[in-house]
Amino acid sequence: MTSEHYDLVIVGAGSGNTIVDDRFDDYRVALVERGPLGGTCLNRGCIPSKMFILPADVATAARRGDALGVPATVGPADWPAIRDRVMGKVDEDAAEGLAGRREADNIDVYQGTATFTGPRQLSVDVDGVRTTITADQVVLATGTRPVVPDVPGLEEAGYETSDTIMRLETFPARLGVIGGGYVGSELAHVFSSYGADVVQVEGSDTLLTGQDDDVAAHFTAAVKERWDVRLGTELEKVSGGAGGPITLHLADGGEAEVDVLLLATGRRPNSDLLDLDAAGVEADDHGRIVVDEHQHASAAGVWSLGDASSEEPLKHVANQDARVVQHNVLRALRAGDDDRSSWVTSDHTAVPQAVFAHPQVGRVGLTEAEARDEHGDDVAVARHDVADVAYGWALAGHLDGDAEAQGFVKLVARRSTGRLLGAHVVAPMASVLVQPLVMAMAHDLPVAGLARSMYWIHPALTEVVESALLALEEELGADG
Ligand SMILES: Cc1cc2nc3c(=O)[nH]c(=O)nc-3n(C[C@H](O)[C@H](O)[C@H](O)COP(=O)(O)OP(=O)(O)OC[C@H]3O[C@@H](n4cnc5c(N)ncnc54)[C@H](O)[C@@H]3O)c2cc1C
Ligand SMILES: NC(=O)c1ccc[n+]([C@@H]2O[C@H](COP(=O)([O-])OP(=O)(O)OC[C@H]3O[C@@H](n4cnc5c(N)ncnc54)[C@H](O)[C@@H]3O)[C@@H](O)[C@H]2O)c1
Repeated sequence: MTSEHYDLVIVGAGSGNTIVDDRFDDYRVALVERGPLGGTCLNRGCIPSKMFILPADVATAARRGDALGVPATVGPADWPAIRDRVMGKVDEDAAEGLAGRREADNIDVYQGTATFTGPRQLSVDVDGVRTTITADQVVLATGTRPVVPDVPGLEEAGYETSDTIMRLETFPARLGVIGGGYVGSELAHVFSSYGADVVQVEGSDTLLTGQDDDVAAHFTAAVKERWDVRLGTELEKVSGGAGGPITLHLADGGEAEVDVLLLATGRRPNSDLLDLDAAGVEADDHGRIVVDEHQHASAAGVWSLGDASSEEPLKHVANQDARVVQHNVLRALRAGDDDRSSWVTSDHTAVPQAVFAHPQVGRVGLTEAEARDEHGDDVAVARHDVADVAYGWALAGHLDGDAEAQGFVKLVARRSTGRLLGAHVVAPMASVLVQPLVMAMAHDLPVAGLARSMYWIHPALTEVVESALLALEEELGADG
């Protein structure tokens, strides 16, 4: 057993790995990571999933070619080629990241799991050698991991999570997906587009339950045309499997036989691995580390960021938190913990999100139901359909059945302030189309005059955002 003291220890080298730049050159830093560098986003999250989704989008578009007069034959997808391209790229990036950190004179990398043994004191085991690490400042950037529900037969049958499915050796002819959130819906889109028969099971009455009701209903109806969706029921039991077909037994009496089973039933914080009590660090009932507006945790010299502490487990939030922690930790290293005057605060207003499936969904702010709960009658809603702008004609026509061609922009505003409360987009590249609305909310811009304050390129699809804003302005004006 050895002991080392550092100026800074960072536990978790996902977004935590972005903190140390050349401003830390004069400080001794320990980086503790139990998996590959880059964390969830790089190795098994945003980046590989979106790299798998792009070919899925190409296949989905090609299948619609017939309706536009360009018949195309699609698939089956070359799974090994796609998998190796995607995972080869992320593995290379993670390895380069590790090599770069190992080369730095002021950084020691520990590839193991850190656990608190006291305030600002952690223990980590690497290849049987235990090191006690103490530090002036401790950053907890430990993220989340998939939840595995307690279902009889699951362990015996075998299952995948988003951590493992991207490395499957053999492409499944039939895939079972449990969970209708982001992970389940995006990966169902991938496997269905590549040619698998997908059955998706969700306990609620729609997929994407956290989204605006109109969005969730539109999305659910659309994907039901493409794969088997079982709603309002849960996985009760699993039989078979371990190499052979797996039978899913559902609470409503339904059954399905699949070759591979994906669990996409949510994620839980990794804080249970840290023994937070030993360091006096508080977590909430969900296991999220409690932080103040500076991303400072409840114990002196301890900080947290990203999925470990956030109610919005998204990479752009983790990146923003990491920039705040980086600034504040540097100040704390220079001036001590007590002088908070130069610390910056996190801003979690107008956090956007997107679901990268078909149809694609973009969102910022409150749903209509959330807005009405919070503001009662002081809410105005307007909507404009993709099919009713010029670019929509290019998308629609023969494609009337396509979920993106039938998409829309729905805006929710507060009547008394004339400001947006939320924006919801279902359309091609909805994740991009939503950005001007994110800007409007982030800068607290009034809806009145917003559409006419700039040019919108004709006949680009952004005209659907312009038209929705004009409709909302009229709706707000109708009262005022
Ligand atoms: C399939 C999937 C797709 C996603 N797609 C998107 C997307 O399109 N857009 C988006 O914004 N977000 C997406 N996300 C969410 C995004 O990946 C996370 O919000 C982001 O990775 C959080 O970053 P983080 O640094 O907080 O945590 P992580 O990236 O999870 O990093 C935490 C790190 O800490 C390590 N660790 C944990 N405990 C310990 C310990 N005790 N000792 C040592 N190391 C430890 C872990 O091994 C991990 O590497 C996706 C997630 C998944 C699963
Ligand atoms: N595009 C993106 O930004 C993106 C993509 C993927 C993941 N993520 C992040 O990852 C997080 C986790 O995603 P997720 O999809 O795993 O979780 P989620 O919480 O979004 O969805 C899980 C779903 O599974 C259902 N469920 C749970 N247990 C069930 C059971 N036994 N039977 C049937 N249904 C069950 C729940 O009702 C819920 O709808 C998200 O909150 C998001 O922040 C983001």
